[in-house]
Amino acid sequence: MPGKTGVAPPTPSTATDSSFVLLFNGMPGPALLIDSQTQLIIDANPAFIEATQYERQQLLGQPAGDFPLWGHPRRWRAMMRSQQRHNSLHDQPIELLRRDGGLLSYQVSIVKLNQQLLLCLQPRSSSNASDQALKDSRSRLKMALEAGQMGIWDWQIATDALHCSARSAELHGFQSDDWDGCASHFLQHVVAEDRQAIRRAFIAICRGREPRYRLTYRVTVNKRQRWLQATATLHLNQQGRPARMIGTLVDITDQRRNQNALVESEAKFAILFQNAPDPYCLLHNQRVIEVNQSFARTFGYSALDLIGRQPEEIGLWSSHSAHRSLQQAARGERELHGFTETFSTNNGHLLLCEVGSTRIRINHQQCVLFSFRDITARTQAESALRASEDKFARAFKGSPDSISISELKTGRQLEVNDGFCRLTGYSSEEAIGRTVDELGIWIDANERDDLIRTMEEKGGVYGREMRIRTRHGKEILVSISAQPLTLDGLDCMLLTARDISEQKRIEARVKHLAYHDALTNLPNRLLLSDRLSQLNALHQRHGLRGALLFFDLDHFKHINDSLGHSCGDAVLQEVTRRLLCRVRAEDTVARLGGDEFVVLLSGFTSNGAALAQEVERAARELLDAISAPMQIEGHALQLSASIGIALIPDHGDSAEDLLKRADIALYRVKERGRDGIAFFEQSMQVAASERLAIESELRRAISKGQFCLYYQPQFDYRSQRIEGAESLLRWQHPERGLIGPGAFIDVLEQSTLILEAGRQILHQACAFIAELLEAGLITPQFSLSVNISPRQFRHASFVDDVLEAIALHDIPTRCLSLEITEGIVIENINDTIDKMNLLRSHGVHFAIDDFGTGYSSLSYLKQLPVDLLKIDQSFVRDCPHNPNDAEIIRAIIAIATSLHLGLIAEGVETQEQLTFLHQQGCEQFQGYLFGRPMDASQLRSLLQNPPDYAVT
Ligand SMILES: Nc1nc2c(ncn2[C@@H]2O[C@@H]3COP(=O)(O)O[C@H]4[C@@H](O)[C@H](n5cnc6c(=O)[nH]c(N)nc65)O[C@@H]4COP(=O)(O)O[C@H]3[C@H]2O)c(=O)[nH]1
Repeated sequence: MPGKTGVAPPTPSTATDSSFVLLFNGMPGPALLIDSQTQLIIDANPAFIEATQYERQQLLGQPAGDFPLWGHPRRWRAMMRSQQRHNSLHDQPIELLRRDGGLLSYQVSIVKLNQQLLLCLQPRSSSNASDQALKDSRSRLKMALEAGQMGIWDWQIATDALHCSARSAELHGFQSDDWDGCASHFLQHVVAEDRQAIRRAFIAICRGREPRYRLTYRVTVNKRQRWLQATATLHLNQQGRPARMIGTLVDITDQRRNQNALVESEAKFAILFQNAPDPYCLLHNQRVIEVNQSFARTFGYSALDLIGRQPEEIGLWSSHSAHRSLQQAARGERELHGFTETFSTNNGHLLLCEVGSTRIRINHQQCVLFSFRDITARTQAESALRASEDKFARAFKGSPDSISISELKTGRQLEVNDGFCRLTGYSSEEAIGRTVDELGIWIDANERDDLIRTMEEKGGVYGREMRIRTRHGKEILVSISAQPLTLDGLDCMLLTARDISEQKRIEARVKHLAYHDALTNLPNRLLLSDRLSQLNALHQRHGLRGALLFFDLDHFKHINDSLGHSCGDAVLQEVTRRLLCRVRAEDTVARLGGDEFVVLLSGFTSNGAALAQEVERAARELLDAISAPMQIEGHALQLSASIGIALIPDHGDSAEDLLKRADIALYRVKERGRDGIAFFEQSMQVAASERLAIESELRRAISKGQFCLYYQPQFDYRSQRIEGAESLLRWQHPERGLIGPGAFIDVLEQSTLILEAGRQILHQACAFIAELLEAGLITPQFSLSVNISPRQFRHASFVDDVLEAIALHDIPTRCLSLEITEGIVIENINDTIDKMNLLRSHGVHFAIDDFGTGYSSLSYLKQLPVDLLKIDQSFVRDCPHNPNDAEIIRAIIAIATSLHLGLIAEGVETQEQLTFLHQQGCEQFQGYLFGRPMDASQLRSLLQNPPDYAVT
């Protein structure tokens, strides 16, 4: 066929092109294919084999000129040279030399096919014989062509007459058998654009540019497009002009499709391979021929490290138990699917991969494609998910709270835990599958909708309080949390509920306790403040007044200490009851702690003196109520109380101010001997401020060590010597000089400062004893007495403090004598005796100071481990002249004698006093007569050079 497409005809590098092979082998005459450069034989067709009687294998690769094939090798060479000049030769006579030496005459035509030459031989014979032979040969050719579904065509260029075989005609969409007509008509079904290409190819072949012609074009027959491939050889006339073209036609539609698909799929494969997210590795002969980028990245190799090497050499799977399977796959003996194994990367990381292998043909080579999928993270995530699901399941099952999962839309319960069953009373069988409406758990169905709305808006609901109804109709207050959940694509709600009835009750109780006193259930200081604020607002609006009464039960501590705490508590409850009975509903009775009560009276319309009178009357009524006899736990008791009063708003409006002022007034009542009332006055504030100022100065004095001890000698008449001394506290004030204890001892005692000061005093006294002993100024019989304050004595660490001071200064314990007052003893006799006994067991002596001024009860004195009584100086002062004092002294001396106690008289200033006391039986004396309180150095000198007292 004339013409040519833009596509270069495929070159049969070997005779493998299917259509060419068919034609070549089916040709009736001998044909030979040789290399145009080397003239080596590429192929010989069966007719050639038959004619020459050589085996095909004997011919292939042999030099066509030198192999004994030609009767006249010289003519062969000339013919080849001519062919090179003209590109093709036609109908040249040639003798073919058979293997057995016989000569066969042929005409040869030589056609150049790119790098090859096709030699077609036709026997030379007589014309009849040759016509018959031609006929036979044509019919054989036709059969061969038809067997190959191939058509032939013959085109007379000059006349445009075209003869086509039936197959050619059919391929071009004509029905008849053989087809005769003009070529342009025959091409009518060719796609227009390809018709142009056929024309251009024809021009090229006629101009000698293309000796052989092969082109592919499309015809549209019955709306179906087919691909046809035409081959042709140009025949020249005597003048060497193009005269005729003979060729074949074959339908290559399927082949083309496959080719396209193959090209397409190979291109696709390459793209896919390189860009695949999973690692791919291509093996041929068990060696890596390609890896993709993902493989290099995942396993940490470059492609160059891998290509040409075996996976074992790289160490990719050499250490595996699954080694055999992977090798078999690499050899292509089996394919892997979903095979899971751990692989080591270049830097030693282990990756869990899912491996697949498949046999694949690429570029006619059998390869094995390995694909890897790193499932390390996925596996970890899966196991984490499993663990978390497991945890969820366990939490769900084991939670003490109620947990349920319900379908969001319908409220149908999908899952409930034991906590749900406990809370609601429904069994899981009863609950699952039923809607919340059917169960009737929600008291208000709208609440569920509201919960869902909030959950959707905020992503969850936490700690919402609501009431639910149990199976038995009981309503419970619960705290609910809700979260959205998707189960198998279904929108659900995970609901946690906790019964908070008990918690609420406790909260209310805690709240109540925060504002109330646990023992009496009265408002505490906090609620009192609150009430006071409300009261103030009310008073201001209505121009009213009020009063804050600060109560302190007198000597309540004695009740607690002597009758026990339960009795003390009962007394406080009784006092509460009595106060509540006496006040109006709008008044407040509060307890601040201990024995301190506050009564808040409100709604007075009077002011000035009239108000004070009204308040005083109310206060006295309350005092009377308290002082009425009471029977507690079998004890008949009668209390008294002290009341400090602050008026509202005259003395302040805040709880803090009013309490402070009422407390100042209360202090005044106590100063006056308790059991009374006092209104706050500004002058009290001044005194209280002074007290505060002294307190802070004393605090400073303690920290700066401004306290020192003076010592007053104690004279023993029998030995006529100083046998002891009393230590007396002094404050070495930086500005005011030396200050005696009378100015500050009460303030120290009332604050806790006495505790620290007391410890310092004990240490100073013990240190002084040690010093005097060391200096040989005293013997272990010498006694130094130290005053102990009640608060100090009561403190839990008192005994330890004393023993610590003794141990620290390493003094004989009997050198230390502790002076306590009758007041200490009476406060809590049992505690006093215990402490005294303990210290006494270590050798510490005790003296009762100011004896005779207090209770002076023989009954308690008998129980006390006391060594010495000190006759108070108030009796000594006038004893020679005042018969009462003289009598008291005689009584004290009698008590001491009968109880075998030591006796010392203090405040002895005159010889007369001394004589009297001695006559009565007193042997020890302390007073100005023997020496005033003196500092340590003075006492040292006194002991060094004792004066001759010459007392008689
Ligand atoms: N008019 C007169 N007075 C004499 C005479 N002989 C001694 N005095 C004074 O009488 C007081 C005796 O001490 P007290 O009865 O224990 O009474 C003491 C004692 O209760 C307390 N006190 C002194 N030192 C301490 C101490 O270290 N601790 C404690 N808790 N209280 C102490 O202070 C009170 C007063 O002590 P001081 O002012 O030192 O007063 C001392 C002393 O200076 C005398 O012949 N005539």
